[in-house]
Amino acid sequence: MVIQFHKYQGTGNDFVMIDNRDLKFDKSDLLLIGRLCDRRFGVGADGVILIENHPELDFEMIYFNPDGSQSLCGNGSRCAVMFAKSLGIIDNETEFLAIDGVHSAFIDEDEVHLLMNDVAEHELIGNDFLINTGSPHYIKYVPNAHDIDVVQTGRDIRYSDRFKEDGVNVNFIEECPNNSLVIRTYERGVENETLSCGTGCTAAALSFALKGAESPIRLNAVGGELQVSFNQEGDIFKDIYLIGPAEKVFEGVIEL
Ligand SMILES: N[C@H](CCC[C@H](N)C(=O)O)C(=O)O
Repeated sequence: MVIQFHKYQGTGNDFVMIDNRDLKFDKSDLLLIGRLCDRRFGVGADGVILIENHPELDFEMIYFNPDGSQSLCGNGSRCAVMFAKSLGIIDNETEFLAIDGVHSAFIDEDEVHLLMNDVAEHELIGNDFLINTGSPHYIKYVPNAHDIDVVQTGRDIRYSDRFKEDGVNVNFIEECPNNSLVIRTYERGVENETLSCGTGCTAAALSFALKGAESPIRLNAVGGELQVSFNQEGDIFKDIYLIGPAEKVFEGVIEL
């Protein structure tokens, strides 16, 4: 089997992107998905993203974690927009379908502005937050995000009784001056730390707003900086934009 792929990254969250408008890629082959993500035996990535045709919208984006599970991927969506432009499917504006519904996005220079779905609910667990931004995120504020064992502490929460069934992404947040946060993320489905997580940055920004912060909020992830802007009415958030760079790293062919 020969698969042509493009490798993209958005603030260090990296993806194998496949133009699957011919529907030749077998979406049921989850072992193949895992193999493509393997950083020794495959291409290496935090996920696989397929671009397919859609009857009304510019395209449909299908995201897989390395374990084959699916969810909304914010950084992957931003990469999908840049990939769609490189394929000539769109120019600088788009409406596409992802697992949590229709998203619009636009490209401004080298940044993608992705409109996230509204967020109208959140849960407080002690001083921590649980917010779903298309993927479920557990948000824990810590004094120093660089002192945290993200993998071990993340796993402890992700495999706790409350979350072991469906999983949860775990974000460790450190408040910084100038309305910004440092964020580190343990990702469900990757079962490891990633260098950034778009839906996680969005959830972290909204939790900061619930603590009184104003839009826009800058997120300093290990792999780069993202911004989140929004309109807030009480505990309801609308017009939520995840903003940041997304770029092609290389393209290739894999023969399996
Ligand atoms: N691992 C996440 C999906 C990818 C999220 C992340 N890569 C992003 O940019 O939002 C989950 O299963 O909920």
